Amino acid sequence: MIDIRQLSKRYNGRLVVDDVTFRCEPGTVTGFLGPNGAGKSTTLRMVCGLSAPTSGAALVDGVPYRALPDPGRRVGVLLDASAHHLGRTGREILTLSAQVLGLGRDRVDEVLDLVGLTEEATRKRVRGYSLGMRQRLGIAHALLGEPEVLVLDEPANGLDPGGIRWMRRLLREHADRGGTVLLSSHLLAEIDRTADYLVVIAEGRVVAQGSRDDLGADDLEETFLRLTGAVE
Ligand SMILES: Nc1ncnc2c1ncn2[C@@H]1O[C@H](COP(=O)(O)OP(=O)(O)OP(=O)(O)O)[C@@H](O)[C@H]1O
Repeated sequence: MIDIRQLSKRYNGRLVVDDVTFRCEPGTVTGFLGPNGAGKSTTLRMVCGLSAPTSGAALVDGVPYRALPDPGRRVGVLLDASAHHLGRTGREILTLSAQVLGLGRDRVDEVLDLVGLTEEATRKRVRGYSLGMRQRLGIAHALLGEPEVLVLDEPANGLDPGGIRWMRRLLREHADRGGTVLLSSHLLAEIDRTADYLVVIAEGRVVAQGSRDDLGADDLEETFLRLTGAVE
């Protein structure tokens, strides 16, 4: 469970996340939607302990990420698929992380299989990966410790339609097993098909949240543009 309470972040005097409150329940996929620069990544970084809130709190299972006893096994994080060391192979990256988490090599093979990276691909340096391959590696990395909570920033970025469908199923199955999923996107169609619960943010503030039905989102694009002020 993720509990975000009156969360704010100020950079250089400017509020980029402004009094954001929402919860992500186990068994659900929460879609965090907003236009470029709305504050999605900043919020997710605070959930994962990478950035300190100016005020308010982002709690995972009741405590801030940094206070979790075994965070790598509790929360799977994908924030920037291009952040991995470019000179290492996909397999090396996962093996190192598996060691840190105290997991066996078998788990590395399992997640590689799960995300559909071929043996040949896993032996290539990440520098030579396509964006879609980097994204799959990032998802493998997030899944490594079999975490209950997944926090994913734009996970569909760079995936082809087959990849997007695969990821949607993966997240759905994770939630159906009782997991908690929070994913951000500006790909409306993707969120529309994946999420049970939607949180819409614009200029740092939550402008709407609820189920698709609650938001009256028959035409999510229209609703999104209206809520985020992109059209009158
Ligand atoms: N480290 C930082 N220092 C100063 N300003 C920042 C910093 N990180 C983010 N910002 C600003 O905060 C605002 C929100 O950025 P953020 O990356 O959270 O938005 P986003 O909703 O994830 O956007 P996108 O969809 O484009 O990724 C932007 O105006 C951005 O320029």
